[in-house]
Amino acid sequence: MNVKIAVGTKNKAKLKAVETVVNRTLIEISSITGYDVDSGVSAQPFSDEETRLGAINRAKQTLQTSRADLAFGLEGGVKWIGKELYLCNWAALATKEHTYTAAGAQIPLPIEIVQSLIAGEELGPVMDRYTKEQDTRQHAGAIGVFTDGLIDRAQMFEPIVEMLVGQYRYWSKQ
Ligand SMILES: O=P(O)(O)OP(=O)(O)OP(=O)(O)OC[C@H]1O[C@@H](n2cnc3c(O)ncnc32)[C@H](O)[C@@H]1O
Ligand SMILES: [Mg+2]
Repeated sequence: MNVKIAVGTKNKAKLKAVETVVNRTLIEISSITGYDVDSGVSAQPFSDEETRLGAINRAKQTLQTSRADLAFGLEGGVKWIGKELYLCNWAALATKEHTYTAAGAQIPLPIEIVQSLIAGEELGPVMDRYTKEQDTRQHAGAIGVFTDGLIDRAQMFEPIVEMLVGQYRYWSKQ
């Protein structure tokens, strides 16, 4: 069977994470295509629930739009734990039969970033201003900046995508 794969984003870091993992873990891939879909949640999700829902919405919508066999949705957000605001990251994999979900990296954000987010800004542009670079969300991301470049945004999403493919492989065999 030739598996057609779709991803609900044009973000380079997210696409790279899916490409890397599916090429390593799935055989007979016929294509991997990125689609611009709506997450159905706010541009800057502010809880695990909202970020998870954004990932699920993206995956389901991408499955419909693309008619692929497997559709991925990856979503970045933030969440409060006490007085600290953490990055949170979710992804979903939709097939005709089921939608799998998984979450990954969480690190606290520094106060100046938190203040900009509370003021209603999105993390993407805030990180660009902080680093004086452009489009950090497509490369290092906040995770790369605040881990001193040890883990970029694509690498951060890879284990989350692995958890999706792993669940899909396990349950497909049952
Ligand atoms: O094109 P899409 O797929 O929407 O990719 P995105 O970079 O906008 O990513 P999300 O919508 O998943 O993330 C929600 C917001 O948080 C920002 N964001 C999330 N994680 C980030 C990170 O690690 N570094 C920089 N910005 C990040 C992102 O730019 C958005 O403003
Ligand atoms: Mg976005």
